[in-house]
Amino acid sequence: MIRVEGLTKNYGSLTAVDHVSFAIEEGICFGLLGPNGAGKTTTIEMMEGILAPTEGTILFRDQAIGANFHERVGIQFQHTALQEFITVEETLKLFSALYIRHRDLEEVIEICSLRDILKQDNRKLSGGQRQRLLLALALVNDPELVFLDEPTTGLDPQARRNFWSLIEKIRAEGKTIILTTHYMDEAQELCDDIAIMDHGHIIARNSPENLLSAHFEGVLVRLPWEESQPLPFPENVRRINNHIEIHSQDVDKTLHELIHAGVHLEGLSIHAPDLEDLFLKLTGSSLRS
Ligand SMILES: Nc1ncnc2c1ncn2[C@@H]1O[C@H](COP(=O)(O)OP(=O)(O)OP(=O)(O)O)[C@@H](O)[C@H]1O
Repeated sequence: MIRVEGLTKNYGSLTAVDHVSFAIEEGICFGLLGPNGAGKTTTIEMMEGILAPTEGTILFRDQAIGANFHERVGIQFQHTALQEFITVEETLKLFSALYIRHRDLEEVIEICSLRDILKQDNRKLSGGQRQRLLLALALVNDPELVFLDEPTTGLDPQARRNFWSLIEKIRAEGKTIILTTHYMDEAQELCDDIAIMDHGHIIARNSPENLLSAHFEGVLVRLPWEESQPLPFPENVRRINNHIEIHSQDVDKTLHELIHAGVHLEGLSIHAPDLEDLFLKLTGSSLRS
């Protein structure tokens, strides 16, 4: 549906996005992941047509982005200033009037669970309510493609989960979604396909399941770090802050070896590798700065 080739953005001597290429299929939720400053926002702002690339091309349905592109896409920006002293309902009508294409506002209100706050002033909205309204504003023109730039940053865990179910509803309608996030659990939950960005480059690209199975076999055994602990199999052991992590293909065998070596197992946990672990493996640094 949308393809970028050699996409590059320089800010003076800084290359924020460095010859990035990928294509996104119709009907999927695509996640662009990476830590703060990786170049995610810059990449999607170029794809949204609001930031001019230094180099590279963007094709939407095999054509260069044209004048009617903004009618066909919906954008939820990371920072949007909402008009003050007007209600949620008035805001929806105001934004809807900006487009030729419309979706029935009743449907948008239903999808984004806005019914109870329609008469509320924009200044009085909670973080979760505000994000739901911003999502609704991205849907008023019934877009084919929806861009969501870090839509759950700053939300509490419950509000994040509620927001995920809204995204699921939009995807179930067949819309294509491009989502940036630095929450790996969000990507794992929502995305069919992901690209992990770091320092302006795509360092991995595939479905979350394929990426994990390509990079990991087995499980991670974690233990609290103690200076005095004797540790067998040093090649599989990595120290991360205040714990150590053992990459194990055979949990029974690993536990047996640990016990045999006299390691205290108090605080031990076993978990399946996730995208956070993948990022650590690929870059050697933790995702959250
Ligand atoms: N207008 C600008 N002028 C100069 N540098 C910029 C500008 N916008 C972004 N940058 C720099 O480009 C790099 C990429 O920024 P970008 O906002 O795209 O990253 P991000 O992955 O979206 O990060 P975040 O998760 O914090 O939003 C950063 O080093 C940032 O400081």
